[in-house]
Amino acid sequence: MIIFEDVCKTFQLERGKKVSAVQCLSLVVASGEVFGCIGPNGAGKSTTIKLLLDLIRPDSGTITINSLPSRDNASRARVGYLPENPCQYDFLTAHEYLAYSGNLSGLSSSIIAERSSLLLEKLKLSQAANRRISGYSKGMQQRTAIAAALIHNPDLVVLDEPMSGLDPLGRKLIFDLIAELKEQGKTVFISSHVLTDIERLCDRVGIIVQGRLCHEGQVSDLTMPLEELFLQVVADTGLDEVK
Ligand SMILES: Nc1ncnc2c1ncn2[C@@H]1O[C@H](COP(=O)(O)OP(=O)(O)OP(=O)(O)O)[C@@H](O)[C@H]1O
Repeated sequence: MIIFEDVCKTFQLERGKKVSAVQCLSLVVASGEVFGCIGPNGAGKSTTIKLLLDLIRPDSGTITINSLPSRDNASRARVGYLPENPCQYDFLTAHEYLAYSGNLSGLSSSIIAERSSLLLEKLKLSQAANRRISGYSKGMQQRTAIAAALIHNPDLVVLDEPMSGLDPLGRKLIFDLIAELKEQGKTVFISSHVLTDIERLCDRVGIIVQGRLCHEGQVSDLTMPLEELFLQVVADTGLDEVK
């Protein structure tokens, strides 16, 4: 379970200016739930994820993962993370990169071999697995980053824009993979602009606008398409300047 309690984060900009990226965020994501975090560009989705993973610290408020404070390294041992802009050691092959990622999680060589061939197969990377990542297409790099996030079979999977750079075939692969994580009872926190995928995959959705959680609810309770609700919520805030 993830709990955000009254979390705020402000970034200091040049000449004394500030941006309130996350404002008084309180949110609970239950274990086994697939939660979709959506919002306009610059709304605070990636900042929320970075706070959850302790990549940045809040100014105030607390965040816990399975009852452990997110500041505690142990809280992230069973977490898989796909950053918005994955940065991989691209002189490695996908095979080597997954072995490296698995080693960081303390996996044995035999588990790494087993998990990496399973993921490479699922993500249609088996044939390219011994080529350097630097020669991969954008979609292949994205799929490699997703494989690395899942190498240790995490219980909580945090995906920041998982469909970024993927063609329809790649999108379907990732869609099916997330659906499988859901069936396995994993907790999944996804940020995405692909609202049709969010609507089909997620149990619950939160809409963030300019750092505030402006709407939260079960997808099964939606009375209109998610895209329509999204546009309405953003218009209601009056903060609809395109960033
Ligand atoms: N390191 C930083 N320094 C200064 N401002 C930042 C920093 N990181 C984020 N911001 C600002 O915080 C706000 C929220 O950014 P964030 O990246 O969380 O938005 P987002 O919802 O993920 O956007 P997108 O959908 O475009 O990826 C934006 O105004 C952004 O410019």
